[in-house]
Amino acid sequence: MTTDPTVPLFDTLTIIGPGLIGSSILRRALDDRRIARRLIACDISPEVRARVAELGIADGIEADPVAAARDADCVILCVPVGAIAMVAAQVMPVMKPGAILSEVGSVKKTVMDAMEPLLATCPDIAFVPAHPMAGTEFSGPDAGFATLFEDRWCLLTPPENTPASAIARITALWEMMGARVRSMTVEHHDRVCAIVSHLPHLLAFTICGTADDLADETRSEVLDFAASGFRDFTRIAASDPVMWRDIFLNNREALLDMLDRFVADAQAMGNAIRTGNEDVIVSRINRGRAIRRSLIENRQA
Ligand SMILES: NC(=O)c1ccc[n+]([C@@H]2O[C@H](COP(=O)([O-])OP(=O)(O)OC[C@H]3O[C@@H](n4cnc5c(N)ncnc54)[C@H](O)[C@@H]3O)[C@@H](O)[C@H]2O)c1
Ligand SMILES: O=C(O)C(=O)C[C@]1(C(=O)O)C=C[C@@H](O)C=C1
Repeated sequence: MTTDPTVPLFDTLTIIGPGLIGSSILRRALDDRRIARRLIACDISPEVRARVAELGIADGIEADPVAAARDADCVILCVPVGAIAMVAAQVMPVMKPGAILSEVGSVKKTVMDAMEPLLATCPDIAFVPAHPMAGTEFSGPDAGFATLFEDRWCLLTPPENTPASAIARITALWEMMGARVRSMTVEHHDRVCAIVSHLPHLLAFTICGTADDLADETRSEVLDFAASGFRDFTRIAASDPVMWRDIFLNNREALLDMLDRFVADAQAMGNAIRTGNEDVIVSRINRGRAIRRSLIENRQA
């Protein structure tokens, strides 16, 4: 995409849901005014709106999504997955022809299915779903930070008929956020995220629950002696319940498939331990070590 460096990518950028992800986008865009001349934040929660005002991370704050979206060149929905299509239905009819609607949800297929009838009625709005593969266990506007997306992937899942210019602008936006961008189908996205993000969270929530169920025997040990292995699980398990409820229920099929695979693999490891099969045990551990090494090397590259 050819851009005039003196003209911002968007005149008005609206973030609906300035929580962890939305406020991180706002913070980065505040630091780099080549992204947007005017930044609008909109949230359903009066406490979040008040906090965004105190933090000073938007030029304007709206309670009403319609007022927030009307003049925007780009609206990014940063609300939980279960609310994306509902908020899209509120804003799309008032958006300017040629404007771009994006969202950052962690699941894409059910959102796309719900969006299809809306898109058919608003052919002048380009829809470019995006998913930054970055986050923390914290939520809300205080949790965001401008460097969250640096050197992280952002996955785009644009519908087939999306204008190339809109995809190029959302790609440019995420590159200005510091991310690397890749496009893929919604189905592929949901399977990839099921294994690298959603299943690990399911395991973390579950292992903490399992340990807690054994409270009489282990509670003091969990609290007093948990070293970094268990603590790493508890960090992930501290994540937001509404966000993860929506992810699990919206990526049901791919997540259950990955869970079945995991259970089979865990049982194979269990059998190797039961039968004392050292080769299987060592080769599975080595595979894990190799994956960890390659992730670290890639991050350094
Ligand atoms: N947290 C992560 O690690 C992460 C990473 C990548 C993508 N995501 C996705 O990003 C989205 C936001 O996640 P987050 O962690 O920033 O959540 P968050 O809870 O920090 O922020 C969400 C905000 O949306 C607001 N909101 C909810 N419903 C709304 C509505 N109907 N209208 C207006 N505002 C509404 C909430 O009040 C809240 O301020 C989710 O779809 C999530 O799946 C999260
Ligand atoms: O780092 C974390 O705590 C996260 O949960 C971030 C994480 C992930 O699983 O990697 C969570 C959900 C997203 O959709 C993308 C990123």
